[in-house]
Amino acid sequence: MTDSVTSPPLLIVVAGALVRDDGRVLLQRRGAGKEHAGLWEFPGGKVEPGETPEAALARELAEELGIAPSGPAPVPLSFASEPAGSRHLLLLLFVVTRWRGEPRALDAAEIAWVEPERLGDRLMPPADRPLAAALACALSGGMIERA
Ligand SMILES: Nc1nc2c([nH]c(=O)n2[C@@H]2O[C@H](COP(=O)(O)OP(=O)(O)OP(=O)(O)O)[C@@H](O)[C@H]2O)c(=O)[nH]1
Repeated sequence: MTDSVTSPPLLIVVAGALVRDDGRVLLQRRGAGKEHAGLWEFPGGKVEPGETPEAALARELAEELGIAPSGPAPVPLSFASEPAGSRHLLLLLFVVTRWRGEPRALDAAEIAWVEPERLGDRLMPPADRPLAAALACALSGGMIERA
C-alpha cells in the first residue's frame, strides 16, 4: 500500500494520429513558451474531469485543428506511461482516419503531414517516440484501415 501514498497523480492526456488517404500522418510543432516547445507531437491534450478520452479527443481536435472526427470511431492504438515532473503521464494514442474540415494550425506553431517511415526523423517528446514507432509499424503492416 506504500505505492498509493508515494505515487504521483496521473496526468491523463489523449492524442490523435490523423492518417490521411495517402498514408501520411499529421504532426504539430509545440509553440514557444510551452513544455516541450519546438518538439513535434500528436494533436491532443489533457482529459478534463468528467470527460471520456474520446470526448476529450474530439474537443482537442476542434480546438487545435478545427476538425471533427467523423465516420468510424477513433481507434485506440497504444499508450505511453512515464514520469512527468511531479506527475505521471498516461498518454493515450488514438488513430483517426475520417474527419470533417481541413486541419489548420490553430494552436500549434505549424503542422506537417509526415510519411510514417519518416516519423522518427522528427524531434518528439520522449513519450511519443515509441508511439510513433508503433504507429509506423501498424501502418506498414496494414493493421490500420484507411478511409
Ligand atoms: N497533446 C499532446 N501532448 C503531449 C504529447 N506528448 C507528450 O508528452 N505530451 C504532453 O502532455 C501534456 C499535456 O499536453 P497539452 O499541453 O497539449 O494539454 P492541453 O492542450 O490540455 O494544455 P493546456 O493546459 O495548455 O490547455 C504536456 O506536458 C505535453 O508535453 C502529444 O503527443 N500530444
